[in-house]
Amino acid sequence: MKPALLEVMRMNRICRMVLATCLGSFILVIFYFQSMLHPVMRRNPFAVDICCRKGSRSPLQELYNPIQLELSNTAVLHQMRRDQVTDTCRANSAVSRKRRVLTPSDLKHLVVDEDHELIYCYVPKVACTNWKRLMMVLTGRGKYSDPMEIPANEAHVSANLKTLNQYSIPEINHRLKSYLKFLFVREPFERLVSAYRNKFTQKYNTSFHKRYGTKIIKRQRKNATQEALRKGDDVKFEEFVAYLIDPHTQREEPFNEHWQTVYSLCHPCHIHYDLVGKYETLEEDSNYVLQLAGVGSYLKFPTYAKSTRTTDEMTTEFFQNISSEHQTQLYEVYKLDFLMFNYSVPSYLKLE
Ligand SMILES: Nc1ncnc2c1ncn2[C@@H]1O[C@H](COP(=O)(O)OS(=O)(=O)O)[C@@H](OP(=O)(O)O)[C@H]1O
Repeated sequence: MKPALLEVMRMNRICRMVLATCLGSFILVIFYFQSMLHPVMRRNPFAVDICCRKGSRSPLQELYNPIQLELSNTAVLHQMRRDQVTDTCRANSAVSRKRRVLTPSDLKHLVVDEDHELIYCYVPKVACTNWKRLMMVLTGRGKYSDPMEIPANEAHVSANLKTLNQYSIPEINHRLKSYLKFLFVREPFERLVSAYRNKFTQKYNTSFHKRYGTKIIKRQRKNATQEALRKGDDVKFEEFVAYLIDPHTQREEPFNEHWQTVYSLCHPCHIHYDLVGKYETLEEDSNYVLQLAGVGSYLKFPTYAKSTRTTDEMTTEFFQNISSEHQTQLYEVYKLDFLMFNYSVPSYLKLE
């Protein structure tokens, strides 16, 4: 071949390579600008799926008319849990329905997810931090994909989630009728010990020490030191129990949400919960809710490896030093939660 022809072919190849490089860069630039216009989609590859329910079936339909056999077996278990709540409400109507009607301010614990038609009543000390994180993912329209990327304190900022009390009365009624309403419960005394350990035995929880610890020590401890009265940071479990059963306490103000009864926080005798999740089967029940909401294949409840969790054995130990008179009175305070959510009287209790 002539050298001139070879030179032409070489130039031709270089031109094609330059053209291909330019075209490739151009396409990249287009993708870059597109992703700038839709930053949310770029951050979260699941954005479209997590954003909005795509199937025609709502979570309520999935729960009450399951198509998959595996879901129908679980549905039977949840029907039994709902029946237990209904029967307890009926049998204890004098106490459980002390309030005839609810006002919007009673709905502050009900977190709403409009996109997936869910309402979650959060109960502190029942992994509500993780559930609030999930609700932020579900309602975030792609802002988050991994619940654990949300710091715990952010999950508790009330402005980050919408609650049912923020809607008008017709909007509240519509949502109560057509959304899947759920809550998570825990054995009441284990929940109480979890609250005590977290709020009164951790040095960093100074706001609780000041707000409640000082009051508890003042009322329950004879010969308290000036330092204990000032700091309120060494409340004993016996003193905490004495404070809870003291009739003055609830006359003065409602219990703090961390030890308030579930029936006072979520009003299960007024609001018909479709699903009662249990702490004892937390991950299984949570993932079932996510499955009903149509996001179960890519969103899971965060798993947990904390070894210091409050256990039944630990709870038994805490109750060793409580007199049977106080145990009996404390059981009366939490009795409806025990009955409603089918927790038996703990074997370590010495009731009078
Ligand atoms: N995935 C998972 N599995 C098992 N246990 C879990 C999980 N996530 C949270 N937890 C336990 O839930 C307790 C904290 O609950 P909350 O987040 O509701 O607490 S708070 O109200 O925000 O203070 C706290 O219980 P205790 O450790 O017994 O206090 C956590 O250990």
